Amino acid sequence: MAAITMAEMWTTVGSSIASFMFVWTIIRQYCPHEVRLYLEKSMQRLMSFFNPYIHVNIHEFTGTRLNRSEAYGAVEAYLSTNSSKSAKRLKLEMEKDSKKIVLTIDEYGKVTDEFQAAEISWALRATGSPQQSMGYRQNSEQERRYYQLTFHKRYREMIAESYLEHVIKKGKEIRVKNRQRKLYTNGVTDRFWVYPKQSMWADVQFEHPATFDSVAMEPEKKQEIIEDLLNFSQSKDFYARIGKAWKRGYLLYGPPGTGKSTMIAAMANLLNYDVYDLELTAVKDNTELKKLLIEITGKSIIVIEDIDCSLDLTGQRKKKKTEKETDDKNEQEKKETKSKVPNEESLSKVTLSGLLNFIDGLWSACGGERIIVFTTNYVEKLDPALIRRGRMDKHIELSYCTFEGFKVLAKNYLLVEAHPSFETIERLMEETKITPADVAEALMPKSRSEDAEKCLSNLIQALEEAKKEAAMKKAEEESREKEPAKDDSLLQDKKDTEEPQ
Ligand SMILES: Nc1ncnc2c1ncn2[C@@H]1O[C@H](COP(=O)(O)OP(=O)(O)OP(=O)(O)O)[C@@H](O)[C@H]1O
Repeated sequence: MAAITMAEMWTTVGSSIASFMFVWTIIRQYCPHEVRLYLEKSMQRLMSFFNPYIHVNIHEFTGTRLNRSEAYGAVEAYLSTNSSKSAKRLKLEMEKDSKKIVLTIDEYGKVTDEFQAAEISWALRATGSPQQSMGYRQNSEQERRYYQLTFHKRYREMIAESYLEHVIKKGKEIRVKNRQRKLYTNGVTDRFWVYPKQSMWADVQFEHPATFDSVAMEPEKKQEIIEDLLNFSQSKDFYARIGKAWKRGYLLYGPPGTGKSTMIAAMANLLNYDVYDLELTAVKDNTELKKLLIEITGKSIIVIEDIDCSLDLTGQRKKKKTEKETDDKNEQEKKETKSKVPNEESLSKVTLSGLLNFIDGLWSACGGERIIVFTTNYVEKLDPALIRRGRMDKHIELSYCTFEGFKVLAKNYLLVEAHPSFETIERLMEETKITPADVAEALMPKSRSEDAEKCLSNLIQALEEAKKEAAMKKAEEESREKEPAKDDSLLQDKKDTEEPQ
């Protein structure tokens, strides 16, 4: 028997396909609808018999949802880690302001993966009709991207039961690790299509460089806070077991310039959380506050700075203010508060009960792990209900700079860990109060020629001046205290002389 040549074989295959297509066209044109459907289904079954591969599609957008599918994002992150090794069609992406380059598979690119000895292939595809224009492809409204997972049907169970879960879990982990953290703030939107106008979150990249290493504080106290934070972030199961929402409140209090804002940045950097800086005076009412709360994602720190000045939450503040106006002793305090008190025309109707609901009402449990931080310069002004344990679980006092705190700053600012002038500085710090902000300012070189020596002498000078100022203030206060007594004795003398004998 003569051997069949390659050319003859291809000719036979080609003419068989042509005959099949001809018969199929006749069937489609002349057969009744029911017969055609039956034949099409049979064809599909026949094809799947010969094609043992199964496809799973993960669409970028599903149904009417405007948000990107979470599964799609997780797959994208998962594939970004191994696509650069096996894919031939890659795309380079760089997040805005981020220095990190990410390589992912491009449309129609393919990448293979291995899991429990099974070979799995992934492809990025697009549905709909991309518009063609001058030879360039443009994204059209109808075009929707999706990842297609292909595997042999014998792995069906393994893929459904473990592989997909593995991909989503790993992808989410990678997203958390790579994500650029954000700093959100609320303000009344200027988008014309949002009516009525309401407070909404706007965000920028969070880039504050503070860490716990840069916070001036006694080492033991610092370590306690770090451990508390880390313990919280790893306690998902514990919170679930005791039936409590996974959140923790911190109250940071102390005079201005003692590092409350710096501490918040250090907390966010330690835990890799986003920061939501909530401006209460820009929130119309309790309902709007709830809406803002719902939009806050997990792994976040919600900050309300200067809580004593944000709203009339104490119910006593107005009274206190009028008292203060006649009180010369509190002149300085008044000046500081005045700059932070919201203008009297503020239309916010957020109440104390609205805020308490925000902290630990039913809605506060949505969205996963979160930390709420209040800061204040005057802790005694706050309503006890607002800061009771359980609501504000940890109260942290940030106070004037100690010698231990100074050593942290000297190491960070001047790279100096020991110096003959440290003894003088320690003595002066025991005798007078100075904020870490003032120490930091003194240690900051003002010109290239200022070395560590000069900066330390600047600090000694600042401490001596602070000491002198405190002594003068004390003397003034003492003389003021004596004055009324002097007035009283003068009055008594006058009375005595006027009284009839
Ligand atoms: N404990 C600290 N450790 C390191 N730096 C500090 C500390 N406290 C203050 N500073 C320095 O002083 C600056 C101001 O501090 P920060 O804004 O954190 O103080 P604050 O307590 O939040 O003040 P305010 O109550 O006025 O908001 C910071 O930029 C930082 O350089």
